[in-house]
Amino acid sequence: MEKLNVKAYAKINLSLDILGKRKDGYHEIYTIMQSIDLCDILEFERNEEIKLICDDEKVPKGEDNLIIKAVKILKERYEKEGVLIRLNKKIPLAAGLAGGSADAAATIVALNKLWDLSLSEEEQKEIALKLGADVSFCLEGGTKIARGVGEILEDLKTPQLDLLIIKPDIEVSTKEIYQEWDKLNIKSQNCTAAAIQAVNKGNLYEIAKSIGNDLEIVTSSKFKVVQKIKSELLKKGALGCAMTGSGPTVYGIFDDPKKLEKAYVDLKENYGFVAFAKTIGKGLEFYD
Ligand SMILES: C[C@@](CO)(OP(=O)(O)O)[C@H](O)COP(=O)(O)OP(=O)(O)OC[C@H]1O[C@@H](n2ccc(N)nc2=O)[C@H](O)[C@@H]1O
Ligand SMILES: Nc1ncnc2c1ncn2[C@@H]1O[C@H](COP(=O)(O)OP(=O)(O)O)[C@@H](O)[C@H]1O
Repeated sequence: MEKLNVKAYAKINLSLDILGKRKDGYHEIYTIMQSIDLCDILEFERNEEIKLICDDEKVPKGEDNLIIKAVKILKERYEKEGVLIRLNKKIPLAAGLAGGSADAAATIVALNKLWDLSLSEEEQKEIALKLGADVSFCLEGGTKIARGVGEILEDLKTPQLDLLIIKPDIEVSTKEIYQEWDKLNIKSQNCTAAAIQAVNKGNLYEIAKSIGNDLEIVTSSKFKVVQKIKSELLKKGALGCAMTGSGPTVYGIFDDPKKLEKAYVDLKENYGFVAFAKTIGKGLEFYD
């Protein structure tokens, strides 16, 4: 095998409870993670050197890129050659959509195939966790309850949701948002339990009512635009909306395609990134 093409899907958090700070500085979370059909496209090709080509100038091309970090871990551990990666970046950066984590997961699975590594699931998960808290989810994707720092995963049935995704023109540092959460000393809204029940029932209206995110109050107190987007989405007919991850991206759930279309048309000029999305049952997709 010389070349591999893979789609790496973004995620949203249908719920996110922060349960507390751990001794290692990370936070114990309880969340529903959900893959959506917005994706980066990666091509992996056998090569002597390690090289990443991406025409998005905001994407780091060197050691800071999670793709390069993943390649280096595997190359050093299994004494392999290099690889040429072409990245077509479509998932907005630093958005709470786990774009970098999805790329890292795609790299682990693609190199396992390209380099014939025969890695077990456990080995892949162990490498994923070294790269970031969200990477474990991105290896599998779909709909999952996540605990720990996000690496303890349990399957849920994927609900079919039609979404409008809106990211204002700001980028958010996940680390800073968690630090701010500690300073504010806020209590969790504990919305995950009800959200799990709603997802288990597959009831769109209950899901839309139960979504929520503890970090929203932190990010929206720094960036007022988050609340503005939420109220606009609700006015346009969203059944419910919430921020994903550390933000600043907000998603709205719609049951009426006409309202969804109108919301897109009315809001697309106002924010940096506005897109339709659907929930999907996988995190990665290989294709010819
Ligand atoms: C908030 C969430 C919700 O899914 O998503 P994003 O906003 O990143 O998409 C995640 O918890 C983000 O996961 P991820 O972005 O992979 O985190 P990492 O790169 O491992 O860590 C970035 C920083 O976030 C903090 N962090 C991350 C995860 C966690 N459970 N507790 C933490 O305190 C740590 O301070 C860490 O230095
Ligand atoms: N492959 C990658 N794609 C995007 N950003 C990356 C990647 N690798 C490293 N990064 C760095 O990680 C930061 C946040 O990553 P990203 O996954 O986009 O955010 P989030 O975790 O909020 O969804 C980016 O601003 C960028 O500097």
